Amino acid sequence: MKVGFLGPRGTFTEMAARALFPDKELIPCQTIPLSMDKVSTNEIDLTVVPIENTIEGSVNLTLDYLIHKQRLPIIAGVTVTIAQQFLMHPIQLEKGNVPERVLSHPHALAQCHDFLKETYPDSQLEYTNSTGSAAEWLSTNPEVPAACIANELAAKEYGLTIVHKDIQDYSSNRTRFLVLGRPGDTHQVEGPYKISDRTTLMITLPEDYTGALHQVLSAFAWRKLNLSKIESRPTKTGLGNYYFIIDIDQKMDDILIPGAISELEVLGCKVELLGSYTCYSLTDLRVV
Ligand SMILES: O=C(O)C(=O)C[C@]1(C(=O)O)C=C[C@@H](O)C=C1
Repeated sequence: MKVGFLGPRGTFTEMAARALFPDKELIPCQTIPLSMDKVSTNEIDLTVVPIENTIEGSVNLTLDYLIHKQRLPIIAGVTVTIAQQFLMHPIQLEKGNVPERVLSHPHALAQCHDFLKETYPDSQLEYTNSTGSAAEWLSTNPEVPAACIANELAAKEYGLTIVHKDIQDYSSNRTRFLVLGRPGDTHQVEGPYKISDRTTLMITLPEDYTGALHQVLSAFAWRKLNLSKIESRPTKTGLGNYYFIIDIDQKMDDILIPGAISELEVLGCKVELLGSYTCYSLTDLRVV
């Protein structure tokens, strides 16, 4: 079985993929959308994508591509502790150079905003496709006075030195990743520590009428279905038009969730199931 991840080697997505699939072939993909396309064209069987971060919120690229372009079923989730490191090439350190540029994934730069403002206020921030690709770039450009933000795995992989350790602005920094597969395929995913079950629904309201969202939420509330996340994303059809992505804290059952879906459909909502799956964590702390 081949499992895709946002590459190159040394990304947080690779850490998530390794935790869930320690003995499978892991395939680095250049971007998140490309990894999803490769599942649908059968080049790989599953892909692991970031979906939500405690500091930065939803990963909109993943969510929007999943909704609009590549509707792959969610088959598992995994939460990873994110510890960001400030890395430089040993040659730059020997020369005693101060980094003029700091490269990383936009989420990683945002997670270290306070640190960068206080420690390197004059450095230019540059976005890369992933933290791993920033580290890879640094390793192949040792003559450039630059630094990157990435994890310890990337420091080892690309021979870089950790200059500042654990620089994220909040120590509770975590990212939740999803495993996406192909419709109809059944893959058993087992993670290190199980933390919860989830069902993710995408709901389109019939039109913008008073109390519409309240009616949607009450279909879950009176059935005592606990919701762990509500997210709205633009339908991209006009200003003010949004989908709601709702995570219910349990797997699909025979009565309660189907009952809520039927009630919403009677109200004129369109309800689509994005997945019903188990969420894992890399640590035995109950982090969600
Ligand atoms: O760049 C990486 O290492 C990734 O795996 C991507 C990503 C993200 O999309 O948010 C994942 C976890 C961290 O929050 C930072 C970056």
